[in-house]
Amino acid sequence: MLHSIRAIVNGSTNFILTKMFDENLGFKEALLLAQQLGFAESNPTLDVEGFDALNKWTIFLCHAYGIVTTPDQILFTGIQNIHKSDALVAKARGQQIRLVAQAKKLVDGGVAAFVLPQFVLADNPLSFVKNEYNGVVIESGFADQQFFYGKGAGSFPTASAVLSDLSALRYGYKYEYKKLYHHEPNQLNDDIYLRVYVSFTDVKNIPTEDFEWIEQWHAQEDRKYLSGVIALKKLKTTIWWKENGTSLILEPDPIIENIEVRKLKKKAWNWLDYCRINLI
Ligand SMILES: NC(=O)C1=CN([C@@H]2O[C@H](COP(=O)(O)OP(=O)(O)OC[C@H]3O[C@@H](n4cnc5c(N)ncnc54)[C@H](OP(=O)(O)O)[C@@H]3O)[C@@H](O)[C@H]2O)C=CC1
Ligand SMILES: N[C@@H](CC=O)C(=O)O
Repeated sequence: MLHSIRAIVNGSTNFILTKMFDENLGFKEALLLAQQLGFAESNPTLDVEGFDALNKWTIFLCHAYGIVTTPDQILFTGIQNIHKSDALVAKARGQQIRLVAQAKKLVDGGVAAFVLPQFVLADNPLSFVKNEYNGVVIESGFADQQFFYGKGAGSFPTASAVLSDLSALRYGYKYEYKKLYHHEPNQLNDDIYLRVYVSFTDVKNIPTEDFEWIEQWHAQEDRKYLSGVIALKKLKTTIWWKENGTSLILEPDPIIENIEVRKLKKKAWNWLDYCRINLI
């Protein structure tokens, strides 16, 4: 019944992205502010590089789909490589950049899950989530879309969560993971392809052969970028997309389940384009 969950689960990274894009602060300045306000962990790389969101996502996966997994099984990165030029691209497209944790039930079975920066459209509820706030969008069979929103970091919300845990203990409340006992347990499924945007300074750092296809190239500016389709498994087994200042951001509707159908469509479009250019 639960088709998908998409969420912003780290307040510090969301705060930094908001300050960078809405107030033009530099990354370091925004991080310092997040630390001063008590949002960031003592070791802020846990927030910035996506570890905190990843750890939270493994707990979500257990609640949402009854999947017991470990963080090393899930594709992730943080916002450490997001560049000012990426923000400009987002602005030009009328979109925002968010660190989004997501899980989606696939047609062929299993659940795809990952934590990556993503371009979000203006009508996506996650684009309204600013500063240290968190948000979760759930899509399910009959209830359609539901959106949960609230503060994700800061002394008062954290203290309130701790107090509510203590009172839950006092009253003998217990967490239940009912979906763990489902007769056909869900499994993680990495057999999908992702639409990604990659920005970089030198094309020699980008193994273009790793892509199924590339849809767009922008090579004029100092910082170049491309949009293309790549296997999730390829991203899991390589690190070029996290190195040399390369920034990878998911496109708004990133998951492609059936690559063969898409490839055929792509070929058909290329052929039509060829006819248009050469015959008309
Ligand atoms: N800040 C936030 O917005 C949120 C924080 N959290 C979580 O809440 C927890 C606390 O966060 P936060 O207050 O920001 O963290 P801080 O790093 O500011 O504070 C941690 C506190 O724990 C104490 N401490 C650390 N280790 C021990 C130990 N072994 N025994 C006794 N005391 C210890 C530290 O003492 P000392 O200073 O002496 O080292 C310090 O006072 C963390 O796990 C964090 O992930 C969760 C949600 C939001
Ligand atoms: N550092 C975390 C706070 C607690 O989980 C965050 O920024 O969201």
